[in-house]
Amino acid sequence: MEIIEKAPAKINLGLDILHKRDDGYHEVEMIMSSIDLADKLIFRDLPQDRILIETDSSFLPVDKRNHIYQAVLLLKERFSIKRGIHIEVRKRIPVAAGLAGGSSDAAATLRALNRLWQLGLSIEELAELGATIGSDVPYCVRGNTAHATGRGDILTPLPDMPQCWVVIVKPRVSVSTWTIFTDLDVASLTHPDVNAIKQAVLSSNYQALIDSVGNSLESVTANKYPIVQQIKEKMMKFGADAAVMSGSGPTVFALCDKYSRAQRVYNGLKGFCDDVHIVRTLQSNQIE
Ligand SMILES: C[C@](O)(CO)[C@H](O)COP(=O)(O)OP(=O)(O)OC[C@H]1O[C@@H](n2ccc(N)nc2=O)[C@H](O)[C@@H]1O
Ligand SMILES: Nc1ncnc2c1ncn2[C@@H]1O[C@H](COP(=O)(O)OP(=O)(O)OP(=O)(O)O)[C@@H](O)[C@H]1O
Repeated sequence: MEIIEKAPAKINLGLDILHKRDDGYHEVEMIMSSIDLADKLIFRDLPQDRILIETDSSFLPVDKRNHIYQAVLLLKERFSIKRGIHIEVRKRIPVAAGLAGGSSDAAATLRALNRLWQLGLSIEELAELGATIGSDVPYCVRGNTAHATGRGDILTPLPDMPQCWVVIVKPRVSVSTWTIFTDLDVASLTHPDVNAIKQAVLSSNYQALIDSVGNSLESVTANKYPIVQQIKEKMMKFGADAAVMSGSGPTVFALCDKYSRAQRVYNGLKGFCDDVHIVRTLQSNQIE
């Protein structure tokens, strides 16, 4: 038996940091959306009781450091499953980029094994299990456009964001989310108007969305890695409607309603960075 599951990347249309909590995490308010840039995971039964991950990416660990491995182990232990699994990972989402690649792979694994092993878990139960792997996993279990609070794990689904083109640029630096949060001086952060972003999505108002997108962590990561600001400036110069960092970075995404503009941004940035993609927003009826 073989199951194929797609794991789409996310962008943060809005990311606000409210305060540091007693458990060490930060209280956040975010609007996230899935984009049409996805890893492909292929699950096959193994005769032996073991977890075997194979990938075409040289950046990924294939042992228990991999979020996919952690998701498999979680289900095996929780439901006393003595079956083996082979997972082939075709990695397309840049790693350590702020695009939730690892979290989306973990979420795809939970969804796929729920089917393959006939566990009968609801989306809410999968999300709750996923929260033990990472703060972004509950969102990734569901995907689409959502409002997130708590440490990112309390979710309210939203309608699809207005359809547009998204140009993704990942500079060569890798950013550790933990490092960005550890050094954070919350009092010095700027705050996007997340409610305005939410209203723009609810009313499907592209211009209002462009006017309100923003990320509290952008200046923090850009201070450590000036290339983030340089990418933003170039994107705007080449005609992006908006350019914002995703997650804790370093990826910056540009939103463009016209393909010709997106192509201009893509061409302008391609010479500056290697890892540049032009993709569409993902509509909920496109997610498998
Ligand atoms: C910044 C975002 O990418 C926005 O989507 C996410 O909130 C990060 O989610 P993630 O990568 O799944 O994060 P986790 O693996 O749960 O946490 C990594 C580290 O980031 C910090 N962290 C993360 C999320 C959060 N709300 N507050 C935090 O302080 C914690 O120090 C934690 O040790
Ligand atoms: N399946 C996986 N895909 C990508 N990274 C993984 C995976 N499993 C473990 N990792 C590790 O997780 C770390 C973060 O990678 P990831 O691509 O998830 O970051 P990210 O895009 O910043 O995620 P987030 O936006 O959720 O913080 C890397 O150090 C990577 O080695």
